[in-house]
Amino acid sequence: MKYVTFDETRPLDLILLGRVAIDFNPAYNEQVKEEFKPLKDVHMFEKYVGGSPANIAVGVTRHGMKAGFIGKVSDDQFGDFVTEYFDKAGIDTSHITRCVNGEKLGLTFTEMLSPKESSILMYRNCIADLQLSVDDIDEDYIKSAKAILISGTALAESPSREAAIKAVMLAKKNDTKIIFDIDYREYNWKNADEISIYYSIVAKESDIIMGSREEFDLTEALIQPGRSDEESAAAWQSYNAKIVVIKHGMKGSTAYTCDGEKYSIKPFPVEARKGFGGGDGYGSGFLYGLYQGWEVIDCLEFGSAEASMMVRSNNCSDSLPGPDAVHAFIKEEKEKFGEMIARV
Ligand SMILES: Nc1ncnc2c1ncn2[C@@H]1O[C@H](COP(=O)(O)OP(=O)(O)O)[C@@H](O)[C@H]1O
Ligand SMILES: O=C(O)C[C@@H](O)[C@H](O)C(=O)COP(=O)(O)O
Repeated sequence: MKYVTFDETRPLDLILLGRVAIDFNPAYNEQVKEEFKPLKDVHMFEKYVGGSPANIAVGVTRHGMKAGFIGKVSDDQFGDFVTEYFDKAGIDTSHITRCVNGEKLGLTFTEMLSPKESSILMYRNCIADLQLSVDDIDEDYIKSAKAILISGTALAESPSREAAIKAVMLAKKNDTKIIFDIDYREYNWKNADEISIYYSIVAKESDIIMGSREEFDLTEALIQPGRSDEESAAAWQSYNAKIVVIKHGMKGSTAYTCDGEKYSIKPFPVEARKGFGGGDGYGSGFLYGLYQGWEVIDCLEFGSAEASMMVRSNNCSDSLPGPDAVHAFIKEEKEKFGEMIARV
């Protein structure tokens, strides 16, 4: 059953709004292998385009979807690096602008301690992506896309906060579907109430909401703390949500649909290199399936497979697979572990 119908006449499949940044991951290649160790002991890093919405833009584009990005980058060579990477990937960069007051692109240093323990350290002072302003939001651009994905981190501060809300308002006006990836990054927020205020403003307008249990708890803190997954889904569906996806890390995830159904999936078992990156693979794969008109359970299986592929790898953006690789991975895993390996 189709819960969200996209306007097929629109040239862009998806616009993503939020941060594009740079990941520095411990080197792991033919020449240098930084084995699992604390970040302070890492000597060599590899540089990749990062930022969760940027990774999802890359992910969906590798699946053949046409994506555009609304964002702000630094006016320097790192700004060039991420924009050129997007251009090469085939992402529309016409609405990425450069900072004029010297703000810098975010840097994310990643720590890989063991297959089960990893973390990220963000350098985000004087940050470029949060300089996005209402003047950067163009109604015609939003109208040209089937959907817009708002990354919750864009709501952390002004002027980006107002820019994101303007984009949501214009999307609503023009029937551009709204996808909210709650995407909580602690470092960016100064006040817990603000998280709940701004997350809930966007969640109320969204057609699809994706987040972890912790992210839903933060969103609901000022409304009704302590909701169960079922209660959260029903509450957001009483506004505009058609699909609410709630993730529980290695325990699996569930999509709640507006007809009262729910569909659950578990991760595919893999030897992980890191924990982060899974969410971006999951989002890319799940959304691709939805645009193909697949059943929700198949979208979840595809997203979960792509997430498992991502946690195996040493980076996020470069490793995002195309659909053939994901199908091949699912086939291999099912041959090894059985048809129902990820399905609950
Ligand atoms: N060690 C792992 N092995 C396999 N899959 C994993 C592993 N860790 C995470 N995943 C997959 O990545 C998805 C997203 O991970 P999660 O931690 O919930 O979100 P995020 O990466 O956004 O913080 C999970 O739902 C799961 O499918
Ligand atoms: O999101 C960031 O700014 C950094 C990412 O590039 C990073 O590597 C990461 O954390 C991926 O996010 P996840 O898939 O939600 O774990």
